[in-house]
Amino acid sequence: MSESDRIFAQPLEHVADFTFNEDVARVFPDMIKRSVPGYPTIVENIGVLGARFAQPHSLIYDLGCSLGAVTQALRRHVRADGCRVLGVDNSAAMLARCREYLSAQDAMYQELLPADLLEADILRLDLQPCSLVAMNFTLQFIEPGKRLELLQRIRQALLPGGALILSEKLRFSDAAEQELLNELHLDFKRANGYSELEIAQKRTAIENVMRPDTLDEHRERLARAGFSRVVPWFQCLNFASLVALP
Ligand SMILES: Nc1ncnc2c1ncn2[C@@H]1O[C@H](C[S@+](CC[C@H]([NH3+])C(=O)[O-])CC(=O)[O-])[C@@H](O)[C@H]1O
Ligand SMILES: O=C(O)C(=O)Cc1ccccc1
Repeated sequence: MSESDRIFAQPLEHVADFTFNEDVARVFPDMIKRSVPGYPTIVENIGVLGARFAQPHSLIYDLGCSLGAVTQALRRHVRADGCRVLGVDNSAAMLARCREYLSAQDAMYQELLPADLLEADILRLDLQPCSLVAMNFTLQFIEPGKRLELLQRIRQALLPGGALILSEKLRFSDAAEQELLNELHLDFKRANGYSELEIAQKRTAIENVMRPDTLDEHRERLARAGFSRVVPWFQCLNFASLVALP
């Protein structure tokens, strides 16, 4: 259905900053599976975890939904009455394809939760009361100075019994730990068929765009945003997912 990722396979004279454009949208399922260790497990289990926190007759957000992988998992797993998933992304190219994937899912399954898509900047979104917010590898692309305020607004919108599920690439303050997990992540990419050139050019493209935090930085920021508890539920190499409770 989707093509394989060859975006950085040829030597580029100038490696531009990474953007979620049409070329990326076309290969995204292949790119993210081969680049993010644990991605399929995380996506499927956001559906399973989400089912516990989703409250009847409430809204569920998938912020930075890309092609809607998390939206799809939530639609299949959440059983609470009257819930609706709203996938939000600011990439028109991603959303156009996301819409096609959701139609295909509608044709395959019955009893799916309804889902809508919104093209918007999540920093300008007027968040409505909701029981679940999923941010699967999206916060790391938000300007660091704007992350706290976004989390505060999410915390304010969350209903009692709800949750934020936050997945991120992690950075490590211990130099040896950072070095080892980074090398192991590069081994993961090599094992998935990426060349040294592809790895190097992708790194140049994302280093100004994607800025990971440490687990302690996440914990502190989530606490400042008003979350009462943060529970890491998954880590594979330097990629982790947390549940934050209001
Ligand atoms: N300010 C913003 N407003 C809205 N969307 C944004 C913004 N900044 C970035 N995005 C969007 O966030 C997504 C990040 S990818 C998420 C994967 C998905 N969650 C998945 O589970 O497959 C992560 C990755 O590629 O590593 C892209 O689609 C951006 O357009
Ligand atoms: O951390 C990396 O090196 C990545 O490649 C992560 C990633 C995956 C998909 C799109 C952008 C970044």
